[in-house]
Formats: sequence, structure tokens, C-alpha cells
Amino acid sequence: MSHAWGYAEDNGPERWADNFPIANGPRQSPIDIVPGDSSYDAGLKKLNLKYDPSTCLDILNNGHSFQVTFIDDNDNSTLTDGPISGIYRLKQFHFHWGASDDKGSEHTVAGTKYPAELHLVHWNTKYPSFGEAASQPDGLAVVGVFLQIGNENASLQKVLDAFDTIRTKGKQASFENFNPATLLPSCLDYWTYDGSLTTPPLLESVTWIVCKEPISVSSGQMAKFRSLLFSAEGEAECCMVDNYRPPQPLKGRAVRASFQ
Ligand SMILES: NS(=O)(=O)c1ccc2c(c1)[C@H]1CCC[C@H]1[C@@H](c1ccccc1Cl)N2
Ligand SMILES: [Zn+2]
Repeated sequence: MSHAWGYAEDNGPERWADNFPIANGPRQSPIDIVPGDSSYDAGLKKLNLKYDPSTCLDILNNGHSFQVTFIDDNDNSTLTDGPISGIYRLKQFHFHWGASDDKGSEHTVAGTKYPAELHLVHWNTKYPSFGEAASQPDGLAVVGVFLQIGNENASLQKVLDAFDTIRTKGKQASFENFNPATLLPSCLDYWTYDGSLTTPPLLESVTWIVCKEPISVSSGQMAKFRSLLFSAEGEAECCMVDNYRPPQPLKGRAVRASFQ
């Protein structure tokens, strides 16, 4: 029985290929985005993100990160336009972060790491469910937003205030009436490329949409992220930090920019 994947020495990103050979596939994520190598595409539309706070359901410590999950049986919270066609529904958002402010993001920009990265996960409604979409090359669209150290982020604080109820793996609590649009930067310029989930099962089904402009997070708020645990209640405590995969080979993929 293979032990579960994680981010430790014995089950981390360098070992994922043992159980998930697609880890060495042609369209793996994240990547290092080199702005000078990206090509401006005038055909790329502006992102159209329409989120209804009443679709916000709960918050969960899934043992790899924490996620806020949304009701996705209707088109009340969607992503349209941008680099995609059709309607993609918001399923969940989650973050990746480091043990210190000098690392934590999954994507990097010309080698620069941010202390954290937000992922808003959407699935293509041409497929019957998230699970079905996750196995299709055009099934998912994830909007990535970098966090940089600065002023306290009041919107993010609403999420962090729920952490005491989900400190350990498997803990879940109701989390309602939150508008994830309040976590987006004011400028929605983006880079886009074809990639994958950044954790097992590493499915190559993601259109990545990475915002150029970061949002702010205070050092105190970053400390709150690091108060979560990978471990379940009653297990030896293991701080939830460094839950990021490093950049993967581009393998000839184009990275397009929505801005000049
Ligand atoms: N970092 S990321 O944005 O590339 C990302 C986005 C969505 C999902 C994942 C990672 C991983 C995380 C745990 C489960 C798996 C996936 C999933 C969840 C439940 C059922 C199936 C699957 Cl594939 N959801
Ligand atoms: Zn993620």
C-alpha cells in the first residue's frame, strides 16, 4: 500500500512520479513564468469572473492545504471569457505557502518566489461534473493570484478567522456568504498556458490563468497560515508549510500574455 503523497522528504514532489508517472508529462504545472518569453495575444479576452457569495459552503483542512468549497450545481459563480470558451463553474479555492516569506508560491516570475499563491478552481460545464472535467484536457481553469507581504488584507482575514475550527487534517466547518472576488487584484492582466493540477493526481486538464498583479498579505497573516497542521487530531503535530510544488519543465509550451 503506497503511503499518501505529501510534501515531506519521503513523499514530496520528487517522489510523486513513483505513483503518478504523469508527473513527468508534457504539460505539468507549475512553471517559471518568464515575462520576456511570453507573447502578447490581442485575441485574449478580459477575465469575466462573476461570483455569488451565497454559493459559498464550507472550509476544510484536506491535509494538503485548506479549501473553501462552493455550491456548483448552478451557474451562479462562474468564469467566462479570458482564454477559455464556454462557462466554467467555481468549485473551490485554496492556497499554497512557505515556512518563511521567501518561498511558498508554485508559479514563479523570472525566478521570483512569492510567500503564497491563491488558486481559484473552476470546471467546464460541457462536462457533467468536476470529477469528469478533471480528466479532460479542457476540463479545468485555475486562476492563480500571488500574495506579497504588505498591508493586512481584510478580505483574507475573514478566511483566516475560520482557521481555529480547521486546525487539523479532516476538520471542516461551515463558511458562508464569502465573496472570493474580494480576493482578486484590481488589475486582472494575466498570463495563460496549458498545464496540470499541481498536486496528485497531477491531471493535465488545467488552463492556467496567472494574474500579473499580486494581492497583499501581512506578515502576521502569513503566520496564521503557518498555524494550520498537516496532521490529524491526536497525531504528532506537523505544521502545514511549504505545501508547494516547484516549477516544472516548460517542454515547448507557449505562455501568452493578455497585456503588452
Ligand atoms: N493546486 S491545483 O489548483 O492545481 C488543484 C486543483 C484542484 C484539485 C487539486 C489541485 C488536487 C488537490 C487535492 C485533490 C486534487 C483535485 C481533486 C479533488 C477531488 C476529486 C478529484 C480531484 Cl482531481 N482537486
Ligand atoms: Zn493549488
